[in-house]
Amino acid sequence: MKCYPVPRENLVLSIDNLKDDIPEEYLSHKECYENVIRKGSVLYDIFSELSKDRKHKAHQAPSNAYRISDGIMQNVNPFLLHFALFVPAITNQATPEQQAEFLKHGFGIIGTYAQTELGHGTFLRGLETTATLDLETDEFVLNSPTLTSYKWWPGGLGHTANHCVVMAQLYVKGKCHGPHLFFVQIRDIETHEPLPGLKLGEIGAKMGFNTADNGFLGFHNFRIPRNNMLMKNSQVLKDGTYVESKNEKLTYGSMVFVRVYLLSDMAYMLARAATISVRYSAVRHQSHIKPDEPEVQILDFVIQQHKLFISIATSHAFKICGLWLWQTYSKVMEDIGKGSMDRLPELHALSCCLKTTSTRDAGWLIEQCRLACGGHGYLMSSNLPSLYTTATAAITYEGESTVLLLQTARYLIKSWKRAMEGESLPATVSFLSEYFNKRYNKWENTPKGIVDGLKLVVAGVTKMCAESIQKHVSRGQQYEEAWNSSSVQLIKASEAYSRALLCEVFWFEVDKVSSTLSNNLAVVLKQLAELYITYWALEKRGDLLVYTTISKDDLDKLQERYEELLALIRPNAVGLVDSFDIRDEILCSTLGAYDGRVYERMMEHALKSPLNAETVNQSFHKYMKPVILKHKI
Ligand SMILES: CCCCCCCCCC/C=C\CCCCCCCC(=O)SCCNC(=O)CCNC(=O)[C@H](O)C(C)(C)COP(=O)(O)OP(=O)(O)OC[C@H]1O[C@@H](n2cnc3c(N)ncnc32)[C@H](O)[C@@H]1OP(=O)(O)O
Ligand SMILES: Cc1cc2nc3c(=O)[nH]c(=O)nc-3n(C[C@H](O)[C@H](O)[C@H](O)COP(=O)(O)OP(=O)(O)OC[C@H]3O[C@@H](n4cnc5c(N)ncnc54)[C@H](O)[C@@H]3O)c2cc1C
Repeated sequence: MKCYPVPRENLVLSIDNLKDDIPEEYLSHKECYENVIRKGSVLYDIFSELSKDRKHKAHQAPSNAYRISDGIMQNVNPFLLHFALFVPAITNQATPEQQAEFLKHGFGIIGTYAQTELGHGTFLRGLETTATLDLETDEFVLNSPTLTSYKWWPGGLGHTANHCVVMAQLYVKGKCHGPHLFFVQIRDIETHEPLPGLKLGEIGAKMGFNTADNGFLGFHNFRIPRNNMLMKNSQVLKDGTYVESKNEKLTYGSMVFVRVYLLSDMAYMLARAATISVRYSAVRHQSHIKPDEPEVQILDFVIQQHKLFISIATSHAFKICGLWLWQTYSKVMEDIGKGSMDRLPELHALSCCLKTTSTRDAGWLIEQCRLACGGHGYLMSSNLPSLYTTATAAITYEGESTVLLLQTARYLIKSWKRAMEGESLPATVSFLSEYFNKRYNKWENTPKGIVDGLKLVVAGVTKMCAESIQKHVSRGQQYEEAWNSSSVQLIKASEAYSRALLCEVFWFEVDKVSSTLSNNLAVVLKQLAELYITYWALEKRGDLLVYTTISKDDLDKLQERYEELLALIRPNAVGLVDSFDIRDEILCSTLGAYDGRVYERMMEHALKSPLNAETVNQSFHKYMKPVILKHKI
């Protein structure tokens, strides 16, 4: 086995057979997949060696370690689900003995997480795949009773994975105990052929994520040992006794891990888009500001700064909040390990709204970065289109955004009711209890004043939702109907809550560490945090006018301060994106390369198009010429 030393960017990126002769966008769907497996296997080998001396940790803090793959596999790593969900699901939901058994082959097996079905993605209690205990043989029999019960979407399922963790309805002695997780081998380790009783394949081309190998899987009387049910939280004994979980929500734990992780993931996606668009805006000269002076860098247009600097600030906001959320996650997981699940609802609510806001913001901000680069941003060689399609997939996967915001709203309404009954609340929602005391406080045009104002908006909208639900109930609707009738406002409450959290955590974390930083760094970071908070105060001025004592004059002053901040950040803009320290081989962009040779790189890339291999394409003679000659006058 060829052993690699600990991979560092320059080592991995120096491996020759990880480079592409032909840009990925010129390969077929099948060639793309084969190419990414070729490169992914080299990386998988490196990570396997690297991980041999490390136990599979249930929860590894967000790091950029797997970022190297972003440069190697510009689209998506088909092995990602193995690391993102398959291993965490086993370490999170299996007993220690099962972990030892299922993971004994280490990286000798490649897994995915098969939960979503053709007919169900959100409503997990509606999943149709069944796992029925056969007492006589001490096995579970897995079946896909309908076409809609086929697993559909799991990454790597089509042709890459040979194992998966499957979410299926557990049936014991004719009784359904709801969704549970099962460890299932789906392909022969040696031949990679699908095992008998399975129907496996790839779901077809998508708007992006096309090397993720998302697949489908159908079971027909497929048998697995009883011990293959992940039994950390609930168990099925040999005699068919079902032992309930202390908390059925623990089954959903793997999804929380990825949702928490995605905040940091989106920070990095945005850092790449900001680096590309800001560097390009410093190179691109177009039009005049003063008629009698040369064409200017488009970065000197204030409106260009307005489009782009929010992405720099947001990347830092997501990075800082991502670490804050990760610390919360780690603490809650530690508590759960000690038997306390008190903070799980809070973690679920936080991860749902922050995952949604970070993925949605990453999507529209990356698109804004692309549009700010004009036509050249529309080239695949800019890498902005791929960043967009990769980021926006996250708005849907790991919990569709609307659905997750409603989950957070459920927590806000419960917290509001507890606040109205005088109960004490966790720090992340304690502001709900202070609404009536602070509702008419004098507005302060400071970052802290804005954060306090945004919290008043959350409380005010949550109060309005609670009243709306009560109104519908009093008119005869059931609670669930009243909830549905109020869902437009409930989404607004969650969105406001998420924004207030991001502003608060960003500002106070920066403020907390600023005394430990060099003065220059502290000044710039605070400028970015203040820009972020002021940007959103101006975006949400309507809500602030309704729920706080902010005045038109205050808003005018905020607009003035915002424009001051743009001017203050302008001299550091290129330095700020350089400090993301994303090397060219990972940025993969003709517009964003460090040396600024944009036009030369664009031409070099264009000449790699297969169409440029000859001056006259054969289609002229085959198709065009006969028509031209026929109609030639
Ligand atoms: C190469 C090396 C790499 C190494 C690094 C790896 C790092 C990872 C990087 C990550 C980045 C990218 C990779 C990702 C690639 C793509 C992955 C995509 C994977 C998937 O999409 S998996 C499928 C995801 N599916 C979902 O999320 C389904 C969404 N639906 C649900 O969660 C639920 O159905 C629901 C919407 C919550 C509804 O639940 P239910 O029907 O039960 O209804 P209720 O609303 O009544 O809820 C009941 C009750 O339960 C609480 N609850 C619900 N969910 C959770 C939870 N997850 N945790 C805790 N509690 C939960 C809810 O609050 C209710 O409680 P209450 O009654 O109010 O007390
Ligand atoms: C790129 C990508 C990768 C993926 N990878 C995986 C994977 O590896 N493993 C896996 O198991 N799954 C994976 N998925 C599937 C993903 O988790 C689901 O697509 C997601 O959970 C949404 O479910 P759905 O697609 O069935 O949409 P649905 O749940 O049908 O939702 C459709 C629409 O209905 C709305 N809706 C649904 N329920 C409600 C409600 N209660 N209230 C209000 N509105 C509602 C939603 O808001 C949404 O707009 C992936 C998906 C994508 C796009």
